Amino acid sequence: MKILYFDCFAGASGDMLLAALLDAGASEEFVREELAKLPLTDYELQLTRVVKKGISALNVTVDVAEDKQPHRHFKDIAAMLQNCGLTPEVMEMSLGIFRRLAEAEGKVHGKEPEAVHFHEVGAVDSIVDIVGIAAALFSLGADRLYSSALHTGSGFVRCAHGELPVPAPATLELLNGFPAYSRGIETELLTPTGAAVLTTVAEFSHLPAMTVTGNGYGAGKKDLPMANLLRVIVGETKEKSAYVTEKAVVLEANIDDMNPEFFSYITGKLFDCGALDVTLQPVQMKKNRPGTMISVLTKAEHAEDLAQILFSETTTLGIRRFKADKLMLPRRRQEVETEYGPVRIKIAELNGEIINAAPEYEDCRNLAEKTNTPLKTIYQAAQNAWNQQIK
Ligand SMILES: O=C([S-])c1cc(C(=O)S)c[n+]([C@@H]2O[C@H](COP(=O)(O)O)[C@@H](O)[C@H]2O)c1
Ligand code: NI
Repeated sequence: MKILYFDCFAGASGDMLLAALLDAGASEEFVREELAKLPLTDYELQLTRVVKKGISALNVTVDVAEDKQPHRHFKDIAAMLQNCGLTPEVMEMSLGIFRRLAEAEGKVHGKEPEAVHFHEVGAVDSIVDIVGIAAALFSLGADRLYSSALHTGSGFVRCAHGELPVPAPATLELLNGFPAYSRGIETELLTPTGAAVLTTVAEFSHLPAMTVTGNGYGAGKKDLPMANLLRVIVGETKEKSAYVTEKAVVLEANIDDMNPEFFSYITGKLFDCGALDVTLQPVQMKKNRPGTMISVLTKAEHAEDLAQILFSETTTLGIRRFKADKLMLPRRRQEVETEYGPVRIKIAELNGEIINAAPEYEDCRNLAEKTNTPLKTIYQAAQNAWNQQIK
């Protein structure tokens, strides 16, 4: 299993993270190809080598032509990311990071995330950093991402709003639930973009046990009493990744006062707007009322939209929202030939061994309709064909 560890002893910013990942072996060509898909002009991504306290590191600078950039709200940036043809994994990770950033900025400024305005130059810088980081992570193909606790810095920082305390309010909002510290160095070490990336993609821990196979250093812009660097440590463990882990969000509500006929319509709408799964369970609620618990599994970037649907379409007054890890067995499909036609078999593996193989229901159903044969006969024929094949 391949591991990446972000060692953030001098904090983290978008530029430092991208530089460290490239220095650790991410493909610059792939990163530039993904960035070229964005409809952004008048910026340049520059990579230079610098030395910080005697350590050679990569320095990333996004040069933006200040006067040529339109104003961008989060909803414009989200639409841009979704519609420019990015590799799906890069798009989903970038959108998830940007959404967290917009939610944090929105909370600080008292606005809805969609309405958060990213200042012109900052918007391009953040988009390039975030999409570049997602592309670099995709190219490195690590199974698990970890980060050290985050060094924030202290004092004050000057920005568009005037002088703000460090950690900046958006950074502090992003740090909710994550380990952070300051050693009294009076400067901003952790930026909102750096915090958004790490708190979205990484688990926080000390360096996990692994065989170290590489490293990379990304430079910060300021000169500090210590080396202003972010270090990525690459490693391998013998353990094979038994399953794929994805971050997900669960939304839940208990409903006891709605016409049950509505559930089918609402479930369809939730699936159309990004639900990965919707389940309904009978529950016994307070005052001895029978009710229904609706539970929606989704990716973080769709959670707000789906919560809106639950509020507007059901009678619930509240929603429980949890972050969840979705563990999935690696799966693949293989076609078998039956006397009725071809059927795909869905195969799940654990540690390289097949532990589940089931005929694809839709294929069986189509053949049952086409050949006017009982569904159970087709299903059995597909199972027999698969058993023959693995013998
Ligand atoms: O301009 C805005 S809206 C702004 C808000 C905040 C808050 O914390 S609120 C902070 N900042 C500062 O801007 C720079 C750039 O941060 P990046 O993450 O885009 O690199 C940084 O110094 C923030 O503290 C700006
Ligand atoms: Ni602002």
